[in-house]
Amino acid sequence: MTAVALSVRDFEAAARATLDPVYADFIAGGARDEITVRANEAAFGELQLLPRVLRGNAVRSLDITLFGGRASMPVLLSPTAFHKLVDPEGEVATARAAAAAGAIMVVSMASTVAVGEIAEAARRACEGADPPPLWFQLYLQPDREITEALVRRATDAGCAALVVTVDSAVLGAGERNRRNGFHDLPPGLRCENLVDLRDGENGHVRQILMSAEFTWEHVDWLRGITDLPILLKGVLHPDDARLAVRHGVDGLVLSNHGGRQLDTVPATLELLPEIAAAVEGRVPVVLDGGVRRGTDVVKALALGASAVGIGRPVMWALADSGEKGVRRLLELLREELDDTLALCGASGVADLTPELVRFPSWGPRSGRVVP
Ligand SMILES: Cc1cc2nc3c(=O)[nH]c(=O)nc-3n(C[C@H](O)[C@H](O)[C@H](O)COP(=O)(O)O)c2cc1C
Ligand SMILES: CC(C)CC(=O)C(=O)O
Repeated sequence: MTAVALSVRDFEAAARATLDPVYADFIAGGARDEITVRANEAAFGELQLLPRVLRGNAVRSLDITLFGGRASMPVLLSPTAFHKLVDPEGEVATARAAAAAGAIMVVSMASTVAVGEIAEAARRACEGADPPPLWFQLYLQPDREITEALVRRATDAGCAALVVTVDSAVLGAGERNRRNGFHDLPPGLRCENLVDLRDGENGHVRQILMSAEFTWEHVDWLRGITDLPILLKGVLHPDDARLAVRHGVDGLVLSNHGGRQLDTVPATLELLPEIAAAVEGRVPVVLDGGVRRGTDVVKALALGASAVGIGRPVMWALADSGEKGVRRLLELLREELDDTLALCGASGVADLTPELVRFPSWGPRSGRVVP
């Protein structure tokens, strides 16, 4: 670490000082013109906070409970692939830092450490105390036996929920990766969750098949083979959010994949009021995309999210200074979040309601839904 990071964004500059630019591009990049990448962050800047005062909230809590599992902050680590690309310990370092912070980590199906080993590292980091929940992210696979095997691996590892990414009928067009010729993991690194599956390849990225063949019937099938809560990640249309609830899904991750799949879709924050209205509180909604500040977290929660996820910041912090970096990142967010709650007159996440935010230019004529 070159200097002590004072904000989430500091980690990117610090990481870039030493990271292979090809990997930095892989992390930073998005699909096509990266319009959605920029929109995600910009939307938080547009929304304003309108605080309450003299509320007497000297004692504050950032705790949340999701599917019966407790976490000490409403910020979870969104699934990101290939942590060993940027740190020799990879997901083990990330999991230790998340466990120490009491934050939920979503393990990517494309992790470079097996999910069981990640779970073990998290347990050990908590020294006997209950670690925060670990969730597992899954791309449905055309071969159902492969999907089943992955669900079994996640379940055996003690994962508390499955996050099924549904925005990837094809792999997003990351032009930076194409320009850099980055298609494979370097020698020695594998997608460890895919090792020794029926199709014989041993942990090659190629094994993760993106397919446009999936339908709601596959979600029903998944519902039938597991008792774990299922969240769909990447539902953007309110009609799909309603369908998801009808198909018995337990939660949504409102995500545009950090702008890495379909470019020019709206910022997730902008969609949040419509999605929250569509699900009518029947299932929790976790938002990710562009969250960089405690104020961003408060805005998303005020508009109806139960929690938020962070993707790139975790990769930058890990690349900069490993487990220590991710710990510091989560501490910074916790401090900012607590500070923002105090300044908004709130004592906890339950106090974060739509009255706390204002849309300066998002009037009815803009077509945006104002809560
Ligand atoms: C390097 C990188 C790898 C990612 N890998 C996955 C993945 O394996 N599965 C997935 O569902 N989403 C993946 N995502 C998307 C994140 O889960 C998340 O939706 C996104 O990064 C949130 O936006 P943010 O980076 O602005 O916080 C990845 C994102 C990045 C930047
Ligand atoms: C294709 C996956 C392996 C990673 C991913 O989802 C991403 O890089 O956005």
